[in-house]
Amino acid sequence: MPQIFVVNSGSSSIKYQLIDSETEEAVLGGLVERIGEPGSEIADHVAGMKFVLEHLGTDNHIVAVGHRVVQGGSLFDRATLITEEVEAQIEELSALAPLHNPANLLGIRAAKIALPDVPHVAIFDTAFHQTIPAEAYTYAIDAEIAHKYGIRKYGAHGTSHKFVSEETAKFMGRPLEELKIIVLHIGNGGSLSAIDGGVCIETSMGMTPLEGLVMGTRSGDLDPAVLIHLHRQAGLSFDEIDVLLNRRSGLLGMAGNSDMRDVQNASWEGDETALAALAVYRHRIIRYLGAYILHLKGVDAIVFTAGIGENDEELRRLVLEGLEFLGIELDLALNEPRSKKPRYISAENSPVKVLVVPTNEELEIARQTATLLAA
Ligand SMILES: Nc1ncnc2c1ncn2[C@@H]1O[C@H](COP(=O)(O)OP(=O)(O)O)[C@@H](O)[C@H]1O
Ligand SMILES: CC(=O)OP(=O)(O)O
Ligand SMILES: [Mg+2]
Repeated sequence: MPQIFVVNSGSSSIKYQLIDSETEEAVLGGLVERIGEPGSEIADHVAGMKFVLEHLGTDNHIVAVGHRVVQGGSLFDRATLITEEVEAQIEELSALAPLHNPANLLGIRAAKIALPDVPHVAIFDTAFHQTIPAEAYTYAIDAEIAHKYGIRKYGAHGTSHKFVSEETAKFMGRPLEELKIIVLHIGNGGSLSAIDGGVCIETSMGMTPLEGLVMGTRSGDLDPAVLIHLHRQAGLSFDEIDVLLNRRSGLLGMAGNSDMRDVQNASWEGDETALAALAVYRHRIIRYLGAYILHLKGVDAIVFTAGIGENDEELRRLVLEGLEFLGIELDLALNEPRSKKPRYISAENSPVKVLVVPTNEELEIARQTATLLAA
């Protein structure tokens, strides 16, 4: 019963699972939160990882550790054994995922100290998006500057988009190669992907995980001139603009709360800012969904996943209402109940299937880690 230890180290949290690689069951899992925050007992990631390992105990059969790394740039298109060189490359890529890579790296370093005798593998959020064609990943700026500074779309959440699209094909009982799928990964961070025959051709996150959808604390798309304006007219420094757009925008900026449940509760009580924020949030999703149906030249399955996608039936309904002319017809009764299993929420005769397919990034990381080591 070899086990893979999966670590998803975020800026202020470490999520972890111990997965039996034969049964694919999570034997153990948990979350350490509020790392480094005032009053927290967990001072840093080394302390956080120590706490995690105490929870793990010694009664385990860990043969490898799989680490989520958000940004792999153009360097990594697959699961990769973490050597010293790879660690340095992940560090260099931090500028392209400032909220995520530094935290991922802290997790890697702490886990390597605690578990020095097993291989550590990096699973990159960006890897699945490396198939996106140049016309989709290119920003229309000076080509030399773009090349010199690695400025292009890399996307994120790819591990989830890959897992969910494969689960969708399995659930539909059809070969992935035949399907045009749009995955809406909507959690605290959010992104859409257009997947043609298992190959990703478009995704909404950009050079960093700031582009695209409105998120918990991130603005998503805006006119780049807004940054210039904020600098020149409002006198904000670029560090301040970074904090504003990555950490104080999105639902938090518009409605004072980054958590979808709280924003929804406020909206049900008639809070105007919450209602307005939700309208912007939905509008942005629809903009991408429409575009991706055209990029794919049709769609077989529209799939909702992650915290909000899996649990927020109202959002799903409002995003898809009025799309019968495209062959997209939700079954409101199927859309209501919650479940941890993949399921259809479209009407039986809807030409386009709509599904909720729970994501499991940890399982996908464990699978890719095991596959790499078996090769
Ligand atoms: N029942 C629900 N209705 C609406 N939103 C929900 C529900 N349950 C969870 N969420 C939302 O899911 C989001 C977190 O999603 P998750 O995928 O766990 O994020 P992350 O992995 O990025 O931390 C939060 O905004 C939370 O409010
Ligand atoms: C890339 C990203 O946004 O990840 P998360 O949703 O976990 O913040
Ligand atoms: Mg997530």
